[in-house]
Amino acid sequence: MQTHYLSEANSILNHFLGQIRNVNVQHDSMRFRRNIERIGEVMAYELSKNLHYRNIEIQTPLGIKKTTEIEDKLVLCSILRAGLPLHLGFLNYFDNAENGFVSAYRHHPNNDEFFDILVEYQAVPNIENKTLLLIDPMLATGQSMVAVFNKLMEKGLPKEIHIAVIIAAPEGIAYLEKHLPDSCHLWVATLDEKLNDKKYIVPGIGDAGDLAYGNKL
Ligand SMILES: O=P(O)(O)OC[C@H]1O[C@H](OP(=O)(O)OP(=O)(O)O)[C@H](O)[C@@H]1O
Ligand SMILES: O=c1cc[nH]c(=O)[nH]1
Ligand SMILES: [Mg+2]
Repeated sequence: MQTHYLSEANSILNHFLGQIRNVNVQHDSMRFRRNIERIGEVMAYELSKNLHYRNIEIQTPLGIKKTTEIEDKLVLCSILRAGLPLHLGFLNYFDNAENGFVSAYRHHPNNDEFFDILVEYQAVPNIENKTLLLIDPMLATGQSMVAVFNKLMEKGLPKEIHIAVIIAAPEGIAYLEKHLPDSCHLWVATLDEKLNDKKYIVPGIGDAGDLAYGNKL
């Protein structure tokens, strides 16, 4: 797996990341969602440098300009719920992409700390031979990402796979390295320190889904 870290150089990306972490700012859920969306836009731009392009000619009012356009058939696929605002950011830039949505959640069968991942809802287009972007803001244990990846692979084999996350824990990256093909690209806006005993990312942001959409039962 080739991992790309996006916040090592100074850029406006770090402002958005700072705001989604900051306890004095992140409780404003409209700003939180918009910041996640803005991060998605920055990530889409960075990821676009790694796509394939074909030469084209554009007719302007005064002449013809040779340029390039994206050749890949993109499918954006997000993991519900927290993937939604990040998906929107990617879609703002990759506006011709097809779109898929898959649910995944931590299921605690014995009401203790043990959980498995349940993948239930899926609305996904044909991904065969296309460029799949699998989108989720948080990569904690990596189990949700791998569970969704395995479900998607039952539907077809993409030509290329890019996984885009905002905050990753080292444990999640190691899990993906173990369970996903070497050919996958992983795009990480920022790498954090570790997981806590509830498998939340530290320092992280807390629960991304709840911050975006409110507490659930
Ligand atoms: O790497 P993992 O340990 O699997 O954790 C990461 C998952 O946790 C979050 O979703 P969550 O389960 O909180 O669902 P939500 O988006 O509905 O809040 C996040 O958006 C990932 O999908
Ligand atoms: O830190 C974490 C881990 C899983 N899900 C989240 O939303 N945050
Ligand atoms: Mg959540």
